[in-house]
Amino acid sequence: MVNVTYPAVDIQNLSFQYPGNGEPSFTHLNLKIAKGDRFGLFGPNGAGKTTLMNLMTGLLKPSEGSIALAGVKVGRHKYRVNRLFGFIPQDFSFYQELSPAENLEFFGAWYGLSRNKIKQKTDELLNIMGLEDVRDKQVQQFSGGMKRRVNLAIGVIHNPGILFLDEPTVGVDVQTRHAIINYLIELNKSGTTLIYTSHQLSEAEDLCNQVALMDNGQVMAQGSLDDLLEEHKHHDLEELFLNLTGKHFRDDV
Ligand SMILES: Nc1ncnc2c1ncn2[C@@H]1O[C@H](COP(=O)(O)OP(=O)(O)OP(=O)(O)O)[C@@H](O)[C@H]1O
Repeated sequence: MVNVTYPAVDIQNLSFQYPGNGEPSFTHLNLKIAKGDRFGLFGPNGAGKTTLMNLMTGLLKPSEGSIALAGVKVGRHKYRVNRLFGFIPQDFSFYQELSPAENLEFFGAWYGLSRNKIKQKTDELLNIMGLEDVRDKQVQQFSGGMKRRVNLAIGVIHNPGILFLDEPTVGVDVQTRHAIINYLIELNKSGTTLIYTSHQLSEAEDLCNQVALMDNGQVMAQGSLDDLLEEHKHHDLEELFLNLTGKHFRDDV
């Protein structure tokens, strides 16, 4: 029997346009992300990072082309695909009036985990995220950093093989940023592929083994950090980023 290893993400000939929006967000985009990668998607405001993540997780539907996660087509096998990945969106995606423990119980059940498994994962994740002392308090009372950690715990409760994170460290203090990055590195060591967006180019060095720089719905450069800097003859990612994407502001109007 042939043992085929599929990429974690395989995007082929992807085109997408928001209804009523003149410019297409993507035209014939191809992108492969290998299993086991810590893949960072970087780009200026409006580059298309969130849109691409929403397409990869099936929240948006491509107008052309296909996306497969671990060989399974997104949009065609919803039940199978939804259990393959976890998604930590930019906006908080939990119930503010529930506690962290209740939120984890709810989402664990949604993923079809047994009662015992939910209890075990809840204890483990609240411990890792430093939320044990507030496990029964309403999340709406929490600071932004604590809410980010609740969001992260929910996204990984079912041990996903692929984890999508849209700006997971936005608006957090140094301690929470470190806790999140260290946890993600450990998760990756245990086999989870990470696909992550950020504006914080410094995080590429801390977290990513592969980087893609996006602008205007296109991947301008992709590779390991060292290879990219070497290939484009730049000293750091910020310099390369400005060189590839320009210095003008990208305010949406
Ligand atoms: N719901 C929507 N309807 C119409 N256009 C949209 C919608 N969401 C995003 N866009 C447009 O699509 C383009 C890509 O936006 P997107 O949010 O994917 O970029 P981004 O790289 O994630 O930016 P940021 O870093 O600011 O979050 C932008 O021009 C944006 O205005």
